[in-house]
Amino acid sequence: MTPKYCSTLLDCIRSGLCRHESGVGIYAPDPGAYKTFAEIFDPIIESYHTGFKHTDKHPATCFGYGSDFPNLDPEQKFIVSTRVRCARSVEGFPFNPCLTKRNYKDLECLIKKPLRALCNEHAGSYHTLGCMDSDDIQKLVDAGLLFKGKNRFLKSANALRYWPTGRGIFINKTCTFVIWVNEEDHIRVIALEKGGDLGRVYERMIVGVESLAHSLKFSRDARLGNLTFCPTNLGCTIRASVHIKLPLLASNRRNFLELAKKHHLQVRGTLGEYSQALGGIYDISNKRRMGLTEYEAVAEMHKGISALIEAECEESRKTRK
Ligand SMILES: Nc1ncnc2c1ncn2[C@@H]1O[C@H](COP(=O)(O)OP(=O)(O)OP(=O)(O)O)[C@@H](O)[C@H]1O
Repeated sequence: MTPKYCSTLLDCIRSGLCRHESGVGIYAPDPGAYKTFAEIFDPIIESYHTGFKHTDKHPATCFGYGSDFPNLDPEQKFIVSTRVRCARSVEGFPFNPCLTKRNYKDLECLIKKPLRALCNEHAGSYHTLGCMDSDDIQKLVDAGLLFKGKNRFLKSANALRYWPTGRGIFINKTCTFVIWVNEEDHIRVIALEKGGDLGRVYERMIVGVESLAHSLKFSRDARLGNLTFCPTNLGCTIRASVHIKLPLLASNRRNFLELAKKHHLQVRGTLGEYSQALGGIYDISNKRRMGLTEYEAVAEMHKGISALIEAECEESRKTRK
């Protein structure tokens, strides 16, 4: 059992036991679980984050500058939209399966405070899920701005208890900056917009998360970096993704996935993991988040997406010959 919250191995593996189709199937019910159950977590972490060994240490936070990343698709031929998100847990609170109804409310209250200080392009409003109209919720979900809420993997991990208590969303005025409260993680900071300007989107996310860090203390481990509910999100917690159309490359699925793998990219369907690529639009993002800084994770994605676009152009040149 973990020392502070008395979580058991069953609390960690419940989702994988119920859902055999899970990608990973294990979650940390509280921050102590990664140490108490290191024997089961460490090999999964090493495999998912490609080679982050139990002797390795995650580097210090380094966001760098978004301006280092030029627009991936200036002619707007391939990329529909770009999104960068990171996750944070508030120190002193366990993760979903151990959170009480009171904890959810207290967390929401704590997180809401610094949101009022967000200004300029980040300024916006917070909406408690429980007070929102179901049509408004659906519109935000359909626009890819809000979590779906009925995720079967999170349900079987005991992560949806007391729903919608303490859950909510902050949205800026232009719908290009969003914060999710108490979904999978305590906090998800998300920046997104149409087109391929990764640098601008990343910069917006950095300003958002740094602003929250002025007033909230986040859970961090000396070896694992930022602590999250799911081990795939540990470390820098960054997922930088594009919604992209690569019709020629994707027509040979095996080659497409191999090339993505070579660049440490993850390919998802349009509506996220386990979904279909609607209209040939894929969600492609960096896969690794441990052993590399925030800046390095985004750089890896930038380089990989550039390579996929180049491969698509090469296929196009071949068909024209
Ligand atoms: N590049 C993108 N442009 C527009 N929307 C995106 C982009 N990437 C993801 N989304 C949308 O964001 C929402 C959440 O996606 P998804 O759940 O797959 O990823 P996530 O929020 O990063 O979390 P996790 O990795 O834990 O699943 C979905 O509606 C998805 O369509």
